[in-house]
Amino acid sequence: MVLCPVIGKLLHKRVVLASASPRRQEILSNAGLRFEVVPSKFKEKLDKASFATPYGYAMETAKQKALEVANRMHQKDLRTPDVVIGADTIVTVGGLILEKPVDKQDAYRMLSRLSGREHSVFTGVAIVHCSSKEHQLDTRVSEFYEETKVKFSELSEELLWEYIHSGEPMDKAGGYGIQALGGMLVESVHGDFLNVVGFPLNHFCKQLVKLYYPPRPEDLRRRVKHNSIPAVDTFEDLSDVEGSGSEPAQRDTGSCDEKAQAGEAGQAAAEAECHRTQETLPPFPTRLLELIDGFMLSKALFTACKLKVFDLLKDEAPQKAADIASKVDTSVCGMERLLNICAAMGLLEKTEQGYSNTETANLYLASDGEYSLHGIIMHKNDLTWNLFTYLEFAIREGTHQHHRLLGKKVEDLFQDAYYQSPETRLRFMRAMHSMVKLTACQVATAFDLSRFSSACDVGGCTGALARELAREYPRMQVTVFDLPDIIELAAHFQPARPQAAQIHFAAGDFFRDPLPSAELYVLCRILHDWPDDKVHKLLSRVAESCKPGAGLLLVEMLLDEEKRVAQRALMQSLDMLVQTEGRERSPGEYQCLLELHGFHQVQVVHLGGVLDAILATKVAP
Ligand SMILES: O=c1[nH]cc([C@@H]2O[C@H](COP(=O)(O)OP(=O)(O)OP(=O)(O)O)[C@@H](O)[C@H]2O)c(=O)[nH]1
Repeated sequence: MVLCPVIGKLLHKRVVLASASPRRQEILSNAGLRFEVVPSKFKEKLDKASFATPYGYAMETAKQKALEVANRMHQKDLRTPDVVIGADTIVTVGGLILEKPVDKQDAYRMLSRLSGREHSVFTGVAIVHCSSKEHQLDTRVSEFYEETKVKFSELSEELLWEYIHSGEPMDKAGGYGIQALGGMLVESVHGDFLNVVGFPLNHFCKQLVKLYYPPRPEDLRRRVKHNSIPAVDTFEDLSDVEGSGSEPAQRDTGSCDEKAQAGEAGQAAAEAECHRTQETLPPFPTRLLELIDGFMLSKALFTACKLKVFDLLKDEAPQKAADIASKVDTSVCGMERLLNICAAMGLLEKTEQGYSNTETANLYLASDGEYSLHGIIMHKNDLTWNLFTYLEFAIREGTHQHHRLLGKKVEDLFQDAYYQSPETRLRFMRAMHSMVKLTACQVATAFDLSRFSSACDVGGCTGALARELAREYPRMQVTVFDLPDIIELAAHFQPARPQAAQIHFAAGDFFRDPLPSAELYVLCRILHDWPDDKVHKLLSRVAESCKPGAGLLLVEMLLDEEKRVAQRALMQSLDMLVQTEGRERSPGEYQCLLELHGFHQVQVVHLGGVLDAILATKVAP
């Protein structure tokens, strides 16, 4: 692996990435770098006008981000890191510097500026080497920048808003993510693609080479004579040097190249050693290790939720592990370890005063928030986790595994497994509620549905999506149609006024009973539960209830056509195998299904979250 010698230089150091950007984390860990993530608290507010160039601004911001983390870690008496990496990505167009949009209007302003034009993306990177002398932090900064030119197609206002409503632009420089939906806006890219995504990996490696393998004077002399020494601006021909500098900019004697000149025997030995060094230093398998242990992280999160740790800490002052343990009735040593890993996962803040919730925990992990994910987490903990212990059986047999968990034959999946008692039914409803709530607003606005004055959410469960439809379309009457047992418990989730007047709950079985009449039918997370014959049965029942011009809104998580990259949807399809009789599908597969049942003009919107949306119109037979 040609990159090893360079990345290997950092493997035994304490490397910190001073960035909250998940993209930077992914790029660097995919490259085999081992690092901790400590997001910088530096406010990106340098005076742009005081910089002669935009990249000067990006490099200075990157440097300040890294220095803030280096200083904070040093002061807080955490062990001083060896290397801190900071980065800042900006977009420039017509002399303007664009950073992350502050709101949707800002995103619109940015994207309309970029429409049909070429712009530059600069990422400034700072590599800060730290050392501590007599408790004083000493830093040596190495900076560089990379420029990539990107050209956008002409983009209509409608398309821009559709993209903005996907939510993708908000945490991205220039308001787009080239690696995701934003890639569709791009006509051409000149330069390093990863630089646009947020981290110029190639230039970073070259910079490491410059730092760790500076050319020796004799190398420079020989290069002039024989042109045989790898230039420092490539990292491809480097071999690691035994005992060579763990410090940057220090050249030890005895490079492979040099040894190769020490006679034939020496050359063979040197070659063998060069070879051995490269082979014995494979890239560190960071991603693989994360995958191997990922289940422990999930279970730690589930357990903290189940013990209501995040409820206890919600909007409260920090608390010590012993206090938390006594309040939730656990051992102190166990609780302390649980809290520590939650802090390392970024769910809690740990300070000398104790543990407190992060914003994420307040918003999503405490059980009472509007957008709480507590319901889905409990579902995953109490049911999915157990079912997944039978994954191997599910793969071998191609069927769900409830019978193994329940110890009996399952005749009716929903009645026997999910709705067997009011508790399990409520747990399932809470899970569905939290998932739908998360994306309901984007689903309701993914298409203009104002032409429909009535809608029926078939299998609409708690009415979470109905509530958003009613909020977005004040003239729309929405019927939530579900089994009597579900409707009975839906009162726990009743919509708040004023939308309540627009929403009606109707009890029935969508495979047997007449569907309430409506101009728009909604199937949200329904089709993926059922085998193909039942999917056809349900679609034909919906089609029969539709007049020409009526709409069908399908809300599901979409696979990509190749079934290769949409990781969350692919994972959910596996989940559907273990839990249900259904599966996830790609837009093309849904289109075929819909057209078979007389629905045409199929439009697809990827919402980039946990659900996507498809709208189709019933045509006359
Ligand atoms: O095509 C893409 N362009 C840009 C991005 C992401 O945009 C942000 C840029 O913001 P910044 O450099 O200020 O970094 P932050 O996210 O705020 O994290 P720090 O903690 O490092 O300040 C960056 O995340 C890019 O990855 C993109 O994803 N695609």
